[in-house]
Amino acid sequence: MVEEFKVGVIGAGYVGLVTGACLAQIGHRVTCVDRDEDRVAQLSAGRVPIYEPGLEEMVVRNARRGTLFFTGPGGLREVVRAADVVFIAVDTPQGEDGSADLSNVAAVAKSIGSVLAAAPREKPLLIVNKSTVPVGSGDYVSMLVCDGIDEAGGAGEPAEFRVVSNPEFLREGNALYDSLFPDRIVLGADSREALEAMRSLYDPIIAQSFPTDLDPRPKVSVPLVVTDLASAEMIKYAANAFLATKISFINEVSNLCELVGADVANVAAGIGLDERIGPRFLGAGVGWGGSCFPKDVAALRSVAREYDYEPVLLDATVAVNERQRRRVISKLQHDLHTLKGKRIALLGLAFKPNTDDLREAPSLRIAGELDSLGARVVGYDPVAGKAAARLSPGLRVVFDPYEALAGAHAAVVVTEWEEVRNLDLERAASLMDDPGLLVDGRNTLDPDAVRAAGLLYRGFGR
Ligand SMILES: NC(=O)C1=CN([C@@H]2O[C@H](COP(=O)(O)OP(=O)(O)OC[C@H]3O[C@@H](n4cnc5c(N)ncnc54)[C@H](O)[C@@H]3O)[C@@H](O)[C@H]2O)C=CC1
Ligand SMILES: O=C(O)[C@H]1O[C@H](OP(=O)(O)OP(=O)(O)OC[C@H]2O[C@@H](n3ccc(=O)[nH]c3=O)[C@H](O)[C@@H]2O)[C@H](O)[C@@H](O)[C@@H]1O
Repeated sequence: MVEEFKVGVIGAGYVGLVTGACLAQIGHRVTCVDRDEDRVAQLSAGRVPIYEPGLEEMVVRNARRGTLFFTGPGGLREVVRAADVVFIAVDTPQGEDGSADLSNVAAVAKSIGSVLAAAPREKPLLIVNKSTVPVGSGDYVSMLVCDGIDEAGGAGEPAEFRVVSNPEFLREGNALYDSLFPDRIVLGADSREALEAMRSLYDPIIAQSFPTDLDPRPKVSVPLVVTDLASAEMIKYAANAFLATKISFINEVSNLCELVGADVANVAAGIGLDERIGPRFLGAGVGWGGSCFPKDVAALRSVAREYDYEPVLLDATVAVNERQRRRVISKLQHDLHTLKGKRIALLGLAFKPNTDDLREAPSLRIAGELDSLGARVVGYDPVAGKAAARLSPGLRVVFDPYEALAGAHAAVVVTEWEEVRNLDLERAASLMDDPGLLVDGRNTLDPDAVRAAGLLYRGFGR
């Protein structure tokens, strides 16, 4: 029998919603609080305002069975008062100097403090930081909760709460799977009782015993990494920085492959079979984007600068990534020469498939550069099209890939959506200027098939 926890999740964005829905799914009673009233109204009506496969169904199912609730900022007091555990899952965007902007986390911590001041508790409240925050933020949250208690006239008793770091490793597009079948759960805290309580909260996931209609790849049990606060916070940044570096590494190798006449896909397969390297995140192309790699690598570089440490490897990781975007332009210029007046189709606009997220999407940078060079840029995305049109004024968005290709001098595969991978190449060739140029920014198409259809193929490092 699962011990039921009363859980509050502050921030019903990507991570907050997925966390809330999964905790409800494994048997807890969860209320998500968000300051955005529109978002709360939509969620209360059973509509999930982000595109994440399976999430809406899980939210609706748990809301119907009375284990998942939503409320606006006015509900925060009641949620915190009633909760055993409160997750902080608000956004921590990149500040102007690259560092993580902790103002949302700080505001939530203070509000929690003011609730603690007003209502004495039988058991300490667990305050769990799920937002990605720099090392030291756990202590910062403790300090702000105490400030909140003080300011509201409470005693400032530290015994009223415990802070835990529980970084999130989900990938957009695979979020439910990653949360219910994680590679590991990381918990950082200075309190044994807090860690024990968190272990009980996650027990159904650790033991892989919960109801699910997902197609699982069950693990015998999920490893738990229990550590101090600072290490847990560092694990999150190190994981994202490592993955970004792995991609930049293969992109560097792919550029060398082009020079020496090797095929990066074969090289990646050849090195990836070494268990110490592993085959994933060795996909060369236009590089990494999204809401997290860019901001988290920037935040880690900013921490390094704070300590007067030059993070040469992280600097290079970013430089290589920026160069990959520009390589798209060079490849187009190599075959088309001037891009002024040329029609270029961008296939896939979201920062990766299965998401509508356009944050730091390579497509937007590429569209902007092409526009500034005088090209006419047409973009297609199965999900993110409308939002992309709003973000990129020089980009004309259409909702059919073949409409994007009609009359195009070149097409660039920016995001490897299924709709893009399964393009009818003959039809594409018949619609494009003759011979159409296809720049495969994700090395996702079969070069021979593209050439057989009558198109000119240019991949990355192949
Ligand atoms: N999106 C992702 O794939 C992942 C994100 N993360 C981290 O999780 C954190 C959250 O990220 P996302 O969910 O993507 O952000 P998001 O922008 O999708 O959602 C954040 C939500 O918090 C709400 N919010 C902000 N301040 C608030 C306040 N004071 N009170 C109540 N609600 C408030 C916003 O209205 C928004 O709905 C970030 O630190 C991010 O780095 C970690 C792993 C994966
Ligand atoms: O902290 C976060 O928010 C999350 O960031 C990433 O997840 P996500 O940004 O959703 O996307 P990924 O699947 O990691 O892809 C990131 C970028 O790398 C690119 N990528 C990925 C793999 C690859 O081989 N090559 C490559 O260019 C993708 O196209 C995408 O632009 C991490 O994978 C998650 O573990 C982490 O929780």
